[in-house]
Amino acid sequence: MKITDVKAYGFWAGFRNICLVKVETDSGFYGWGESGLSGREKAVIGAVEHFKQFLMGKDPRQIGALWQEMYRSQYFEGGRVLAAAIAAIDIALHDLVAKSLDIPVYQLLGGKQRDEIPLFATSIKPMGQALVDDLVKLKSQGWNVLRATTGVHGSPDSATTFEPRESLSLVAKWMTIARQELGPEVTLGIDYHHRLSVPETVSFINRMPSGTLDFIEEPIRDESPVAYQSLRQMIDTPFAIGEEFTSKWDFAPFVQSALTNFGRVDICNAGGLTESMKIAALCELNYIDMMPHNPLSPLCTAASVHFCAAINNLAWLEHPPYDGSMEDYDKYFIHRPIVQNCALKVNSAPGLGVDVNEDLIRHLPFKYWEAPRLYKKDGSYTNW
Ligand SMILES: O=C(O)[C@@H](O)[C@@H](O)[C@H](O)[C@H](O)CO
Repeated sequence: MKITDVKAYGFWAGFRNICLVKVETDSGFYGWGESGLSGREKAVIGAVEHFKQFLMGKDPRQIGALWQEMYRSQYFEGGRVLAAAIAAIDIALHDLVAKSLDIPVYQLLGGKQRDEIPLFATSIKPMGQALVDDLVKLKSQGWNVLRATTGVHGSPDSATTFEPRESLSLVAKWMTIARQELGPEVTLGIDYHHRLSVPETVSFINRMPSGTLDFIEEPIRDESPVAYQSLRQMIDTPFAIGEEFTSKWDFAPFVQSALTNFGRVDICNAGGLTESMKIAALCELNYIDMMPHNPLSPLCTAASVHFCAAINNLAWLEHPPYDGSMEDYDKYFIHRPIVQNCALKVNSAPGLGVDVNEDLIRHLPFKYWEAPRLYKKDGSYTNW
């Protein structure tokens, strides 16, 4: 079997561009993968074009060897753009090889360890009673792992003011009320989307009774394990870190010193299934459970389900953002995973179990999109 084409598509679908890669072969088998570098899809599409030059004619079954060649061939190894391009190709290779063997992708990863994947749900309501009501409603629907956000989402078209320190007492107040209303059984966390500094995070946690939060996701930016080390010495809330990491090397300092307690790997950014399986193994060393990031299309969700099925150290997968409301997704994706009873069933159809309507998506326009911008009151830039 030989690779005969590697195509990349970027198209606007509701609230972000979706970046998909299709790998075709002379045997007629093909596979689909997705990249997660939202907002910089053109860079990923360019990288896929480079990789195509040497992937043509190669045997797609040599997934591990092709991964090494993609990662190391340009001397300037790795990085966010290349890892995201490799991720999409690697997932597509798994899809096509599994289809050629008439087996589900999880079988290529060592088989499944569970039949369904537990999910966590997110409320994006702003801080206030509406957030608490929404979390209570989710609990009544059966969700027992819940995540809040700061509730300030901003818009890519206009600058939004965000004062990290001013957010602390407000967020702490409403998370405390949420915990009181939800009771002790529910797992409750917050994604602070790396908007705080180390001392701001300490103040935030200290303003809540102990036991309010089961995890805090990315309170600060994640380039510096030293900053996390200093935070760990001052607070004891478990950390969920890793959605921005692109490799096992990014994860390593956070795993080796047990600086993260949940591994938020994004398989569409961190080099695909090949690299993510290694990251999960690395996390297993220190009994860290995976909590994969899953904010993209049904392709990412399907691949994440196979990953979550095959690893032992799983906490929960992120609830897909498109569920229910995105009718267009039924046109673009055939047999997309559907959430049932707060979980996703592991699909045993060959490959990823999801197909793409290529005739339709090839005509969908790409839209330049920028992530929202947040500024402090003094006009200086702060993290979204
Ligand atoms: O946890 C999450 O899903 C978020 O952090 C993401 O939606 C994130 O904001 C986006 O992927 C950035 O493009």
